[in-house]
Amino acid sequence: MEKSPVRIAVTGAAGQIAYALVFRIASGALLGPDQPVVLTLLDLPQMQGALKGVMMELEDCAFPTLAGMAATDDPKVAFRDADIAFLVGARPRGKGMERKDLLGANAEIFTVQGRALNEAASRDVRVLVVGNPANTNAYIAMKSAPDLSPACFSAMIRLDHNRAASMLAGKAGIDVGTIEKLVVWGNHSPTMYPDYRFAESGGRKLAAMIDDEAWNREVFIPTVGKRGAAVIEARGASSAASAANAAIDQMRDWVVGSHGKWVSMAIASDGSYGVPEDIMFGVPVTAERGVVTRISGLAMDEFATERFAITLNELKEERDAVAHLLA
Ligand SMILES: NC(=O)C1=CN([C@@H]2O[C@H](COP(=O)(O)OP(=O)(O)OC[C@H]3O[C@@H](n4cnc5c(N)ncnc54)[C@H](O)[C@@H]3O)[C@@H](O)[C@H]2O)C=CC1
Ligand SMILES: O=C([O-])CC(=O)C(=O)O
Repeated sequence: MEKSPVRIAVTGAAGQIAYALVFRIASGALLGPDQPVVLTLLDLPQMQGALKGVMMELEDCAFPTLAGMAATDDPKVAFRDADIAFLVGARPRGKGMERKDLLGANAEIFTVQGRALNEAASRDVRVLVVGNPANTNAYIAMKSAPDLSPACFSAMIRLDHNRAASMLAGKAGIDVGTIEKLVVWGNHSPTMYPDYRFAESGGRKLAAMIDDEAWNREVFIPTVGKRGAAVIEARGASSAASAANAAIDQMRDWVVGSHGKWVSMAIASDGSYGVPEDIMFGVPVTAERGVVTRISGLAMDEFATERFAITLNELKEERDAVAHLLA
């Protein structure tokens, strides 16, 4: 018997990330070739014309897994019975800006959308926030949706995880797909802490294979942290295809399963690792059918403790800066 369709909402659906994302979702890259999906595409009223063009192209792909689609400018319509929501719609940064500079411009979007999710979405909805600053936007959306479990929300740190994995593979001369137990801690910002102390490839420790702590501290960590800005500098626009790819990776691992593999996800803290409850913090997890399990009890040395505190402090500051919106 044919499976019933999964309802997937994408916001910012006329934007550049969505242009790389919705075609992959519709093609089965997210949930597999035998799972029909219905797409609901949200964007601003003035973008409905462009959105119509995206839908025409989706139609022209004749994807067997695309069971239906609709466009709207109303978040409550977009999120009605949604099983999965990608919150992409937000202003991107330009050259010389940090992601947190977008907090003022974008925070309001996530209170409105959090409330709409609270009212309209499936009670088991899985919401991935991509729009920057992603961690704090996810925190705002979660806090604006008190009837949904905090476990329904995550923020995207997978692009950073993928960037770190590619860089490590190049340095160690190994295939990127063999890397296990890589972690990106904290905020999707230059303060993030990509950490390969636990990482392995084919049962061998990456730290021993690389054996270059100066490279870790002076090259690897800052390069991963500033990769988004480097892409903006090179492309004149922020990452789009790689962001869409990471969104697919994070959501697929979340709702289908990571099959025991550690992946980095920013999720609401339960107090582990000393992170105050509810802050959306990147941690290593495994996931199976929508249920995320944090890898707990990983040891912190002096340098790790220092890096961890920097990214945590930034997230505390961002949380405090949006407190008035949630009062
Ligand atoms: N978390 C991550 O790793 C990454 C996050 N991003 C962020 O993703 C966001 C989107 O990036 P792009 O697609 O490149 O931007 P874009 O400007 O091409 O598209 C954004 C779309 O969102 C729409 N939008 C704005 N306000 C909206 C609202 N209230 N409701 C629905 N739609 C709305 C705009 O009309 C536009 O079509 C940006 O904030 C960007 O910084 C980008 C790359 C990676
Ligand atoms: O850097 C940006 O503004 C876009 C982004 O989040 C990334 O590419 O990591």
